[in-house]
Amino acid sequence: MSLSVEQVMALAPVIPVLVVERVEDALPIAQALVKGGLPALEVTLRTPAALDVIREMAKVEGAVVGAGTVLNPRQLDAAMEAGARFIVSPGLTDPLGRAAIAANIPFLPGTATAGDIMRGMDMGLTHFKFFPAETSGGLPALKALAAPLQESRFCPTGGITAESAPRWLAEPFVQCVGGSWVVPKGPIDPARIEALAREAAALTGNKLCSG
Ligand SMILES: O=C[C@H](O)COP(=O)(O)O
Ligand SMILES: CC(=O)C(=O)O
Repeated sequence: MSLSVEQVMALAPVIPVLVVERVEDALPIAQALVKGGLPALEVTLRTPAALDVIREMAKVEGAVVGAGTVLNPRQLDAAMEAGARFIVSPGLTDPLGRAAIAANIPFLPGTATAGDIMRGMDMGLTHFKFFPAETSGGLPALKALAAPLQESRFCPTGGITAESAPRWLAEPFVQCVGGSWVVPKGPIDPARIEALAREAAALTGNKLCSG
């Protein structure tokens, strides 16, 4: 079943950003994340194994597997061929934006300025990644951008943690956040990943959170 970008962003408060080196790790990681309550999985095309990882993870019941670090239409096609159901990019280019729209696949391009978001709006996009979130000015910057660009909705990613996520999630223009913290670097520990996923899936916006 194909989903809209809103539906993908509504699946859970956190989209795990995954950098998977070994295809054999794909199933245990995806199973642990889905079991913990995080069905939307962003597999970054940063490793030679990434497309095969998408193919494997797509077999996991309940998983909605997308591709991240998609930089051009060629990678978009390869990711879709591997079974990606949504596409994430660190930035927005005209060729990639137009290709994603033509392919009718949920697309979350990275944006960090009003100009980026406005170019996306000109293409008809309404949902964006805010990337890299913390180093682009953090929540104060996104609040300032969202004020004049009221129709836009965001998935901030980059530097977000389990501790900081509730502050972002408390904002009406933030639909979910992305982050790599749920799958710690090093040997795969499914029980640990499931526990971190469960914690992330339970996150809600908390205006009282400081920091
Ligand atoms: O490039 C970074 C990814 O978008 C995730 O960022 P993170 O490791 O800071 O969560
Ligand atoms: C970081 C990012 O936006 C991506 O890898 O797609």
